[in-house]
Amino acid sequence: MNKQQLVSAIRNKRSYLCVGLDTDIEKIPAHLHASPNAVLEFNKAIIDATKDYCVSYKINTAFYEAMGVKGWDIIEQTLHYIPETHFTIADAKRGDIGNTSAQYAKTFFETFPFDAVTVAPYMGEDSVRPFLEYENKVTIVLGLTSNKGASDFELQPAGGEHLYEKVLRTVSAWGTPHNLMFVVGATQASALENVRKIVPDNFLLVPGVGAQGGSLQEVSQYGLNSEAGLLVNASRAVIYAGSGEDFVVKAAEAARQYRDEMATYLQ
Ligand SMILES: O=c1ccn([C@@H]2O[C@H](COP(=O)(O)O)[C@@H](O)[C@H]2O)c(=O)[nH]1
Repeated sequence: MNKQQLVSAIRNKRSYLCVGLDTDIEKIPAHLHASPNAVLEFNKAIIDATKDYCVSYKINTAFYEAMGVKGWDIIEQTLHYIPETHFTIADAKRGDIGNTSAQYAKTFFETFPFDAVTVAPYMGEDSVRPFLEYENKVTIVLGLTSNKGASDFELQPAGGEHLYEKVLRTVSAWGTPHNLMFVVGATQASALENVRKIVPDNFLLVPGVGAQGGSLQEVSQYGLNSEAGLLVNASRAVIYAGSGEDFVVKAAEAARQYRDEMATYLQ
């Protein structure tokens, strides 16, 4: 799915929810542990329960890489299980010297055919370019992250502006709103008005509502643009909304609540 199809999906579903599949074997309901592939079963059940309310799924690769070879297999099978109507994101936060980045891009755009991958901009243009060279794929660059450590570098002054502002301004010139999105944390909603001045047309992937306490209302107020322009991610607040046999019902309920609130902001 490309960005234009994502925009249509958001319009049709009245939702800009991305469900984060941060699946941790320690946190999935006990009854699933009888299955030989509990993590995959859990992911499939969550996808079935939430697909009507969201437009995107984000697989945070860390949770699967930690499982070794089996984790990569689960990434592949989960990715293939996600309906083609949904925008798929590998949250892998890659970026390295050019020839290495080219291999990362091949990993997440070809070997595992995600629609988008998250990339760290710290190593500069040649580390990001190999991702942008893929047609109809989207590179999502970290801008202003949701964590406390954002103040260590991203919010530090850099030539008359904050470092994150420099990143947004500089990186946005390397691509287009069609192939480039930015991560801005929901916990940074007060900066969103400013972010929108620098990148009015790029989609923003916004993690940090739910478990991290960010406000969907504030994010929507300052972040929405004429195409919606937002993908708001919720991982734990949706996938672990329930912890027993009713986890599917609870996850669906949590996703539906986000969708219902988003629909009011899209009026
Ligand atoms: O700034 C960032 C960048 C990425 N993330 C990721 O998003 C999800 C958030 O999970 P919740 O359970 O909804 O808090 C997770 O995969 C993070 O690694 C982020 O939180 N902030």
